[in-house]
Amino acid sequence: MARTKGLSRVWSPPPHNPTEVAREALKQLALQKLAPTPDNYARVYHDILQVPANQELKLAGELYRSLEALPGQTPSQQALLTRFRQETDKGHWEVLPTIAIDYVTQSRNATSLAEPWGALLQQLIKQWDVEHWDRGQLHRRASLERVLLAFGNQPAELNRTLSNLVKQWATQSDDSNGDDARSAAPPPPLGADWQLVRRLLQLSFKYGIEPRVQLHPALAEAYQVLLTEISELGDDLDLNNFLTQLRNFFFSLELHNKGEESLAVALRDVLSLLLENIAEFYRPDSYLTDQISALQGLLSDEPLTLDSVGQLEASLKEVIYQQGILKSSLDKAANELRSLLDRFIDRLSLITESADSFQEKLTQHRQQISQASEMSELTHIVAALMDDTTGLQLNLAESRDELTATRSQMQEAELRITELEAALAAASSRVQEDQLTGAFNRDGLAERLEQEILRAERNGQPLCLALLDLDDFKKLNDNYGHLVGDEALKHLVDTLRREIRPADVLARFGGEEFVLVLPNSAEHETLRTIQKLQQSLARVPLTAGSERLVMTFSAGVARWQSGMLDVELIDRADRAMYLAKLAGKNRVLLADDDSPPTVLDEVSSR
Ligand SMILES: Nc1nc2c(ncn2[C@@H]2O[C@H](COP(=O)(O)OP(=O)(O)OP(=O)(O)O)[C@@H](O)[C@H]2O)c(=O)[nH]1
Repeated sequence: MARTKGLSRVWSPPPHNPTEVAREALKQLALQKLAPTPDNYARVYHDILQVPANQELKLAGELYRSLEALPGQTPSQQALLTRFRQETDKGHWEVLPTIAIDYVTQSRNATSLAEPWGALLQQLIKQWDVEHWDRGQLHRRASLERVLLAFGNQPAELNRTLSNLVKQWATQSDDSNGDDARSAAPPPPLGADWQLVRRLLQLSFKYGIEPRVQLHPALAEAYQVLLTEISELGDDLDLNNFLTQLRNFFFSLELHNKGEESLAVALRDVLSLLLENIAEFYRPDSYLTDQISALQGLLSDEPLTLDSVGQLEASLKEVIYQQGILKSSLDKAANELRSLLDRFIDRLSLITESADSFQEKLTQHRQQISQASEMSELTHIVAALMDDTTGLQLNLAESRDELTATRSQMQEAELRITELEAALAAASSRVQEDQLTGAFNRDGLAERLEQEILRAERNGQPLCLALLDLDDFKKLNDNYGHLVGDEALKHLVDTLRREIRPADVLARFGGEEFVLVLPNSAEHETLRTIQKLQQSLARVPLTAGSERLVMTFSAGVARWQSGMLDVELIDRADRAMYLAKLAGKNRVLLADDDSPPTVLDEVSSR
């Protein structure tokens, strides 16, 4: 864990509270004088947790592999696997244990029954009517009720236990009852696919439950017990015990979460209030306004989870941290400038004073010269005149040097301020960046698109928007894995960025969908640009191991018209893109200006 550059840290246990970790991470960034980029932040964050930064990705990959290897025998199991995958894609780890448990339960229920139900029920009725059986019907009823109560909603287990019970009735065992029936035959061992299911359970526990119990010692202890039990589960009996304990555990967890949810809602209200007030009292400042609108965007995302509150806190801290750096640097620069100017003014008045007194002295010397009768008198006057002149020259030279120094210091201070402002602008845009690809996120897009629409409204220049969607991306994910899928998204953004103009705005709209805003670009020019982008993407395949994967995308282009809302513009491009997909993919379609975008000009990129 020695990745803290240049600092030897005394080992101390890592903090558990995510807020503490975030706070410590920001402190370390400042101490190590590292720019607060997402990468640096993630690295320091994981250093503090003493977990390698890429471990989460590695485990996620393992989870996928386990998932793919699982047999999806019944339609309902397959449906569960699909849901499992979707939730994993969305990062909803907290629901994974429940899905994994449902899968396990269904898997057990799907295993073959000890006896066909028909035959078993026939046996049961037959034994029920046997009269010479010494314990009588009351006893049989009690045994049957116990079995039904215990296994009523677990068909496979019910079948096996009933079958044992009926066998015991048949052999007229003295003290046969439900419990004996269970122990009469050894429970079947868990099947071969159990190793996979166990791994799946462990991983979903790690992601789904562990982060939610860290702040609750009692729950964390119960969680550890359950985690240990997973690796010790050997047969159906263990599994049933485990599932009962797990249900109780989920119940307690749910209670805690209810409390946390209301806390989170209260916290959100307080934060909203705080942000509104900061926005009202602070002087207009584009950095701060950007940050505040980004934070307000995060706040309005429903539902608010503890994770998102943590994220909010971290973003707010970055704002405060950056604001602090800028403020103290600006204060320092302003003080330096102030004292430079003070010295300059002092010097100026000194020059003026010495020039004034020099003039007076010159007049005096002129009078003395006109009245002098002897050479020796004149010699004195000339000596005095020279002294005065030298004094003035010295003063002037000093002033010139000082002025030159002042000017270069002022230039340095100006440069520093410009650099700081640029760093701040970069930090501001990071809040509006998609973490994976570095393109703008939806917040960033909303702000830029609004600006471009206002600009187009003002100057009457054309404005076009294109919606791009990678083709067959699911297949790529399925064939090469999610991590290669992520690389493909980054590759697309890098390729597009190389081609577009600095004024064009590229944003990730969601999943594998991207929006390109092209100011001062008419429809046909935009279509040509998009086709050029398609050709560039085809020319530079993505390298995945030894394979080179050619990617394509479909796109819809819409032109903004006066009075059109941003959502309408996106919607038109989206519908044109959808039709481009229907028309065979890898092409770009233009939404018609005057009618709904069902009538389209097609410009095939092939
Ligand atoms: N690797 C990766 N996959 C993602 C990400 N976001 C969404 N996906 C996946 O993108 C895929 C999108 O699939 P679909 O909507 O069916 O689209 P498609 O396969 O490209 O099909 P067409 O659009 O019709 O060509 C899903 O499998 C998602 O899991 C991401 O950030 N990374």
